[in-house]
Amino acid sequence: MEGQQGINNPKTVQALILTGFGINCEEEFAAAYRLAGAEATIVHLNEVMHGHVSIHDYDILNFPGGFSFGDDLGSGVVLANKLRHRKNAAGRTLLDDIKQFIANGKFVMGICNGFQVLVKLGLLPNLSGNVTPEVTLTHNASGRYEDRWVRLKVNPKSNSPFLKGIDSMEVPVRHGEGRLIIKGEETLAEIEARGLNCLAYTDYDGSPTDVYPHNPNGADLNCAGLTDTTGQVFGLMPHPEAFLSLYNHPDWARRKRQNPGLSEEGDGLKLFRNIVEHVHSQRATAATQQEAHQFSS
Ligand SMILES: NC(=O)CC[C@H](N)C(=O)O
Repeated sequence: MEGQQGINNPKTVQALILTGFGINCEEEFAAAYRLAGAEATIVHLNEVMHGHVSIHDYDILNFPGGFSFGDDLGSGVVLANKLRHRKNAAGRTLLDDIKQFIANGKFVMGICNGFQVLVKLGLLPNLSGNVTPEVTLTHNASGRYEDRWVRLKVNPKSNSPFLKGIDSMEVPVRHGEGRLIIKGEETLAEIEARGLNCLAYTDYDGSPTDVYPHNPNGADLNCAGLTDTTGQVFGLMPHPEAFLSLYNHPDWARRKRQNPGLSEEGDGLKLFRNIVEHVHSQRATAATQQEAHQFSS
């Protein structure tokens, strides 16, 4: 599999993309990072679980979409349990490593089935900091698998570097279990107050809506994506990695005719550019600080 040989240029931002067990969107995810200037490595989960690949060699850990374990027991549930309970030879679970990874200031992204995994694991929204599930994703209100384009609005309260400078975007959804349920007034109020409900489904005018099909699943708060309280962990039901080029959009020809100067980048690419640029600037700041420290000592 491409990229499995490991890191070629450690100076480049490194994205690790997990696959296996029915995940099926890893190539698009890798393409997104490569277009954004990062190096993307696709690795089977077993390689990481068995300790042959360390997530700590990477800057961004990514859980792609698909049908892990055939959606048995609910989408993302089996994989989340594996991450929480399966110990490697050193007696550590992958969740132990992921917690350390986040504490080290690194980033985690989950798309669709990947988002479901992060929610079932409790990494999103993780209000308590204890990584226990606080919300859930379940069957769409329509009772059907939804495969359509939607419009999203970014919550201006969100502090996540993934969403910096983005106001709205169009992206496709394809899922059966995308309905976010937030139980308990307090949990809901805290998510809203902290802007963790970072993306909302909107109508054509850009107003958040619960009206089907603009809102494809009936999610609470019309919510399409969440971050944790640090903004380092981000997940969403729609697929930004499926809109990297204007030509991915079903209406591209008419739009290009009406506006020949239209950018040929898809809306989804900005997310990946954002996080890659953020890691670059973090590194530059760290290098300057180190230089200043060396100079003064
Ligand atoms: N595209 C996906 O990742 C789908 C996620 C999940 N299998 C669902 O149907 O809800």
